[in-house]
Amino acid sequence: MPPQADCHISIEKLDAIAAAAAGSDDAPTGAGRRAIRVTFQDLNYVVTNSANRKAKLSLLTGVSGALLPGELSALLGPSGSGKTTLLDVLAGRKTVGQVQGSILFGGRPPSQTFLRRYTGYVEQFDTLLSNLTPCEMLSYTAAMKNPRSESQAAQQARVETIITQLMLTSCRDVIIGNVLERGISGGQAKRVNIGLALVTNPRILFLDECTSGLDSYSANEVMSVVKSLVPTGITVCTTIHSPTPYAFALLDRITILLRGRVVYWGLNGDHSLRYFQQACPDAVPMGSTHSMQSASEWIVDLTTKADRDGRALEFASLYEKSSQRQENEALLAAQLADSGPVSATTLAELGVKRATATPFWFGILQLLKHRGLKDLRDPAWLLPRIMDKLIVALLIMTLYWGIGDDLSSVNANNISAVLFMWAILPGFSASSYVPAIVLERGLFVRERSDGLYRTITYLCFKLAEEVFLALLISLPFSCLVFFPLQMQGSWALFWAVYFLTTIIGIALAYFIAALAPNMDAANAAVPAYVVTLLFFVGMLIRQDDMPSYWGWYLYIDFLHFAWGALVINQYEGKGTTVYGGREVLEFYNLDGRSRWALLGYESLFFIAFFTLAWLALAFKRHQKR
Ligand SMILES: Nc1ncnc2c1ncn2[C@@H]1O[C@H](COP(=O)(O)OP(=O)(O)OP(=O)(O)O)[C@@H](O)[C@H]1O
Repeated sequence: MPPQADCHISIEKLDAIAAAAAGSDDAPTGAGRRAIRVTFQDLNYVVTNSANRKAKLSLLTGVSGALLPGELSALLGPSGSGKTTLLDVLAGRKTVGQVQGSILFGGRPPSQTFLRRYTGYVEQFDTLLSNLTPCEMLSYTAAMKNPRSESQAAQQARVETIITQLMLTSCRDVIIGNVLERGISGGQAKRVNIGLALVTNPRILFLDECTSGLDSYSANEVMSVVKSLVPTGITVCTTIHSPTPYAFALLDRITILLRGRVVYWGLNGDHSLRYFQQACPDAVPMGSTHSMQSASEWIVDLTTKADRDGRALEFASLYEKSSQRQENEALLAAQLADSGPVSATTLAELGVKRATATPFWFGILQLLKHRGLKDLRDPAWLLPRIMDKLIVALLIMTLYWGIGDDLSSVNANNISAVLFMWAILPGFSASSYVPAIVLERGLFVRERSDGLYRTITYLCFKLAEEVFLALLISLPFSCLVFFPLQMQGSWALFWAVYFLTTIIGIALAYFIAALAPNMDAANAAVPAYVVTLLFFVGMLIRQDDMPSYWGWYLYIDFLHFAWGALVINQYEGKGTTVYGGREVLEFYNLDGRSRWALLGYESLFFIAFFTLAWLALAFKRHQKR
């Protein structure tokens, strides 16, 4: 049984609400909250044609309309008609191309900061954290998006209200899951996404294909929930590809697009049906293909067929000349001429200066609390970071047991080899940190666009949790190797080299992951780069034996400084019967150098890779839209 149409509001009642809204840009709505009105006129959007980079392509042409308070607005049209494009343009989410025309929120042009802070955007594809529950995901987003002045109790109360409002009570504490680990259903995931957009009480909610991929029952549930938001003072606009008859009946005002042009904008229901029946008298009558055909199906079929038959321009021109268009022009002109009073709250929101509500340090603390602690308890996160290092530490311990105090020339090769392995292995294990960035790319882009945090906050959080774990595991693992092998010199330096090389590897992996187009490319690039570093460590070929044209590479090889510091630590000040530690250091061109200075030099690589990772995350756009 489909969900009860308990949120149906009659067209007449909505007309009354819209009429009341027309006098003010801050129209009061059912729940006493003020909804905002969005008007757009003569929108054109042009991009470089991806099939022919020399040509321009117009994706929207002369699009006008409005999203009115108290109404559920929808953008309809066949695939490729420009629905998502128009939604993105209205929400200010286009990163490429040129937009022309006027878009006004509450009668004023909105800033990017306002759009990030006070509008909600629900993407077509879910961007959720699989190891959190819906309640945890909502609480985390609420903590990140709402001002610090708001109490935790108030935030939690809002989360609970959203859970009830979005009918998520039954899955409140179920893990979200992913393709490998079963969690909540697709319809529930879609509603969690809507909830994320709602936690900050947005003034406008944009939804892209919020029913795609759902069975009709779940699609109807989602649409009921969306409809129920309208009376709470949120201006709602959704794109919808093929609405079920029930979902179609919930829409108040629809815009139908064909090839980026409007072929209808107006009230839904009888009004839209009458328009198409009058505009297209030669169309196959409704119900003639099958007796159960609904009005929505008939309109969708009619416009899709027109698109397929190459009649998009003809339909757009019919609308241009129609009385419907004239009425719409008058409606828009009246609204633009009399934008009415704007409340102080709306004015303050429109003038907002920061896209994020929380400061840098508070954002990091919240990320660590809501996501970091969860990761540290998640075996799927922990094991790939620990097991490879543990296995290698045990192997080194058992294979090289007790060789560290034999400083004879016969043993020099073994010692420099084990130090070589100890220095390079943390660099090699850097690949295991690639998924942390690549798999989360969609989530990161969405959360940054939503104003949850800035790039630097996200990067510092990701590094902080990795560095914390690296610190925890490097201490026992370095003991497992240093003492059983009876290595010489300082344990602190032995550990510090391992720890530092691990975190340089993490920053390197983050940089490459942020640049690489996908996981395969990043996974191939990290070891390929690290292999080039091995040749210049100074052990496989001595520094003195390197051709001069390759000598420079050694200075940008952090593993060279790691290994050099370890060799000096082992041999400095030691004498042997055959030759002294000094001769070993001379052999490797390390005599007279300070192990701590080499360590300090190596630490500069962390700063360099951190900066590169930050720049790549901030400026490399993988998702052009
Ligand atoms: N740079 C580009 N070069 C060529 N075509 C482009 C470019 N950018 C977008 N398009 C095309 O513009 C059209 C509009 O895309 P949009 O995503 O808005 O359609 P849509 O109506 O939302 O479709 P769907 O229902 O399938 O999501 C599509 O045909 C898309 O392929």
